[in-house]
Amino acid sequence: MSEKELIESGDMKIGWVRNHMPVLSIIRENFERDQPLKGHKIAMALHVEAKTAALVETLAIGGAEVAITGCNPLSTQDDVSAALNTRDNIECYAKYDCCGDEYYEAIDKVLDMKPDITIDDGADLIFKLHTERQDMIPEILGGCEETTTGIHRLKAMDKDGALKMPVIAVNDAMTKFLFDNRYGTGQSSWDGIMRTTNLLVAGKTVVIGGYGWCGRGAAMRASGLGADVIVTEVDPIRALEARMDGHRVMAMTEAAKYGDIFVTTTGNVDVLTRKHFEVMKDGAILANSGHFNVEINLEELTAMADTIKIVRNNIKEYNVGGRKINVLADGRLVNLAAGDGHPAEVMDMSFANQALCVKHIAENKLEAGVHPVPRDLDMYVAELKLKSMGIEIDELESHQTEYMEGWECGT
Ligand SMILES: NC(=O)c1ccc[n+]([C@@H]2O[C@H](COP(=O)([O-])OP(=O)(O)OC[C@H]3O[C@@H](n4cnc5c(N)ncnc54)[C@H](O)[C@@H]3O)[C@@H](O)[C@H]2O)c1
Ligand SMILES: N[C@@H](CCSC[C@H]1O[C@@H](n2cnc3c(=O)[nH]cnc32)[C@H](O)[C@@H]1O)C(=O)O
Repeated sequence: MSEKELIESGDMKIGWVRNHMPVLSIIRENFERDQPLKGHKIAMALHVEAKTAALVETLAIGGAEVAITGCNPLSTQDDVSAALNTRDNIECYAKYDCCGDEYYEAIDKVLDMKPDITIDDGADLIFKLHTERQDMIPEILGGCEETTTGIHRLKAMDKDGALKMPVIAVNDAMTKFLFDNRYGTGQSSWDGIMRTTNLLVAGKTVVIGGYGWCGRGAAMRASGLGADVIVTEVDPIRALEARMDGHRVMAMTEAAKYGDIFVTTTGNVDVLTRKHFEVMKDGAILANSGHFNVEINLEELTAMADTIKIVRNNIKEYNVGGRKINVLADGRLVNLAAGDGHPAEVMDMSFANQALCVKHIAENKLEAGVHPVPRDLDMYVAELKLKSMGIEIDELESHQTEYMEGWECGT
């Protein structure tokens, strides 16, 4: 594609999702009018695709200068990146399939703008700031973190006394994880798997690693598509929930024998390793929708394989003693590396939270540490979303509030 065609394609994708992100659109109008981010510099490392572009535009329209790169080497869409680079006050350094060095060089370029606010998905920017570019930290008002794993990393840093700046845990807003992680990952993981393999889900045995918010979404949708679902867990309560939601639950060493399709969603390392690959069926398909590319141990699978070949775009076949084990998107997030990511209506809420939290950071002095999304922002996003869907709900009458708050009127 020529540069002009790339830009046109990116613009078209951004235009489409913008029309399906009503909450972000309202925030964009307010930002354009009030200019709450005027004078601020925002460094971002997020999945560079169309919904993210809609967020970047919102921040720039609100007065900020924005520099962005990817947070995963395979999730960048180059047409969107090209379109973003045509906008005023926006620089985009993300490139699809960049190597490790290029990925971190781009993180450095984004930080070279000397931001006062950061937005991360997986904490790569903050990690870089705290390891190699500490001199910049005093100028930083705060950061936002998009995902569960990033927040785990930040909380671990905070516990060790290593986190030197405030960060808002955007993932932990109810209007984020209850929808994005569950319904977003539920739908987009299967979208990625189905479009990549062009195979049927009905009648297959699907193994979901982890029954957190992502896992329950992926399991729910696999069930709806007609699969027999097995869940693996390490948390007894979540394992019980999975069982009572109707799924079979067992250890991965057992589940590995039955699975036709595996989807890891744990945020942990080594969910699928040598001992699992050894007992898998011929033709098994492995996908990750959780954390970076470490949930499936590809080093061990590579060491076990007699041959490795690409058998379809985004599918690598590992031949292990005559059995074919197929890995999608090199074990990177299947919904983003082999798909278009979450649906726009879901990212609408996640990115509305991001935009409002950036404004909150710009307007308030926060202490170093991990902060929750203010409850009123979370509720505001829910209210706007309901309104955009044309849904009205009841309001408590005063005597109902009194009843709920009192203790004297029992049975
Ligand atoms: N693909 C996406 O677009 C997307 C969206 C949101 C979050 N994420 C990522 O997905 C991961 C999960 O997020 P979440 O919000 O569901 O987290 P969560 O904490 O709600 O759930 C993770 C679950 O995995 C379980 N677990 C941990 N180690 C395990 C193991 N070895 N075997 C089996 N189960 C194990 C935990 O007990 C927990 O129940 C994170 O890395 C997050 O960053 C991806
Ligand atoms: N950066 C890491 C961490 C996981 S990303 C998981 C996050 O991606 C976000 N996400 C999912 N789909 C999209 C999308 O289409 N656009 C932008 N972000 C998305 C989602 O909010 C979730 O919290 C990695 O690449 O492996």
